[in-house]
Amino acid sequence: MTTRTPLMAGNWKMNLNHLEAIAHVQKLAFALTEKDYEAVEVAVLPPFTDLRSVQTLIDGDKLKIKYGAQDVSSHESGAYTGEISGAMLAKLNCTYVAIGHSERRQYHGEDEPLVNAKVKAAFQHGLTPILCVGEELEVREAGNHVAHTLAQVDGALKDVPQKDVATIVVAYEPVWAIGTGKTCGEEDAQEVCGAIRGRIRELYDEETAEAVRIQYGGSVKAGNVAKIMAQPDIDGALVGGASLDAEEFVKIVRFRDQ
Ligand SMILES: O=C[C@H](O)COP(=O)(O)O
Repeated sequence: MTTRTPLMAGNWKMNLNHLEAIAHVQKLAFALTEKDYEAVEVAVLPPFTDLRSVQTLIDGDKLKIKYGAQDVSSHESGAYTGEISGAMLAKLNCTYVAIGHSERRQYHGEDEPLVNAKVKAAFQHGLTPILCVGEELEVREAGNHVAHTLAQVDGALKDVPQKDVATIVVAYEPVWAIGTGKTCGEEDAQEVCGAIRGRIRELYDEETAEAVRIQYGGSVKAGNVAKIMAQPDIDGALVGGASLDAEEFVKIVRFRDQ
């Protein structure tokens, strides 16, 4: 029987300015109850420019919503224009940071060595990576989705110590299901999430594999979350579009009622 706490994380992507962010977190805080927080960990990943406002609200009112960033630099500090370091995110009390999202891989050329360096940078500053992996449509159509995703896991975790890996979150996001309304069938999602856990077992050990939380991401909504969460190796969702609607996101957090 698993003891992993489900993690529902809202990846806002490039949406909501800092004022809208405050209003949005207020709506979530107003709707969520102690019962919700006991059952599920809730997190938001706002744009960098919102983080200070979100921190002030969450820390100031001792809200139980966690927060984090959508990316982190692999560098420590210095002449890296436009980059945000792990130390900066840690200073803002971020818990999580998404790393290797397919939109970063696709539009910013992020490859496995860079993703691996970012994972290490996150751990160095006490941030928990939400490591995003997943295949493009042509890879799935060719039947190579499991091998492709596991190769991403191998690359991202290269030389990452076991004590760190035990705390990581992996988000399986088939690229063709992101923002398209096409959800991966729950059994197909389980196939890959189960394989990810199996790979962590091979690379590390049973205890580490059982500790790691694996999320599914890709057109998750209140209407499909319950079936996805019923899968044995799926421990949460990384939610894009639907996380921008507070009411919908709260329903996703309450997946057991859907
Ligand atoms: O990080 C979130 C994913 O890219 C999923 O986005 P979506 O829920 O809009 O499909």
